[in-house]
Amino acid sequence: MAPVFVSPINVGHIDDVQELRKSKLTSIPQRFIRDIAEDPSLSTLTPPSPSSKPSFTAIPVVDLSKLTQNTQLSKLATACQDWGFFQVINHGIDPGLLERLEKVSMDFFMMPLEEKQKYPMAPGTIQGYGQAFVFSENQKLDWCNMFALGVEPHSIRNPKLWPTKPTKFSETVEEYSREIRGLCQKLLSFIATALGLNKDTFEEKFGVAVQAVRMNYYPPCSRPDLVMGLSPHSDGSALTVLQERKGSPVGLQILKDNKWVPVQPIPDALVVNIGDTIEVLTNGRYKSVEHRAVTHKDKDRLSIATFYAPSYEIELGPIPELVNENSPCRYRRYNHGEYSKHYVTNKLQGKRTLDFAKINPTNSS
Ligand SMILES: O=C(O)CCC(=O)C(=O)O
Ligand SMILES: [Fe+2]
Repeated sequence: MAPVFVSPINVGHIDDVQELRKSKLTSIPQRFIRDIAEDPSLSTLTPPSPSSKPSFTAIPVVDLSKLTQNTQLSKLATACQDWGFFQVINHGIDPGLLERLEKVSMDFFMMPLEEKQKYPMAPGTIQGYGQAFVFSENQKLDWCNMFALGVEPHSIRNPKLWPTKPTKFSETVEEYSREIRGLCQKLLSFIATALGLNKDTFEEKFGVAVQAVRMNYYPPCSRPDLVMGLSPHSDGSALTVLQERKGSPVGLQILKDNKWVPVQPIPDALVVNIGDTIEVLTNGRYKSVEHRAVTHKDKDRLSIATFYAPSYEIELGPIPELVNENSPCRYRRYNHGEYSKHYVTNKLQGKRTLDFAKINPTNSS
């Protein structure tokens, strides 16, 4: 008899948050309620009182069409160094395509649960429909449904997870992913230039870059002060490009100077952030910044993240030109495939995942 594969991971029962929302329950299930005693930063989930001053801090805006000019390039450098996040305008991607992607993504999430469950995210994996990064039955859950797909190279695809419905879903994701790939390549060449490196530095190192897309759907939650949309984390990618559905409420927050700063999306702009890989390659000059998503009482929210990263085959470490007396080497060399495995087999836990690469993890920031 063939051996039966038993997953060593027991994640317990995971309620589907859209179904919970539909069931009009009177209280939030315990597994979604965050423990403020364990993590005091969660106290900021409580909405500010109406009399408190609104926050005017805004992440930098970079105009891709002007990046050949020095002033815009230094804006990009400041955005990467001081924020790790920026919004890119005039990116050249047709707003009609962004809108079509939003539509097929929403149509996907609005399908009956049985239809979505034809593409299940197996426990401990990160592709398909469900909740990623859950590894035990004691772990708190995020108020979010995800649908994630490996896109490039084709060898990382699981064709069984590419949905046949809604019609045009797969072809729209393909078209969108090609455009975002081009955008990431352009941004990386400008980032290299801003660092004083040859513009092809990252592309040459990356091999055939890995690209994945994840749609995050956050239904409204009657108690946004008790739950988390997406737990605090940094991205394991080199760059992440985030599209937020037009009209969605503000949900993304980034950790800046120990404060959670909300990101107010600009219509048709894309949010870009530095991932762990660029932090390592730049020897910490450009940091992957911790971020999270919060929920809204009455409004749902959709975000679509594309993760762009080196091939799993390559060895990574700080670029020698960025290591010197004033900036001693802070990260060891490692295989990127191993880091990706480490990233996807651990729960989201702020920036702790990157300790994997730090030479002195206690001396972290
Ligand atoms: O929904 C958001 O704004 C955050 C998404 C995100 O950080 C991610 O998918 O890695
Ligand atoms: Fe993220």
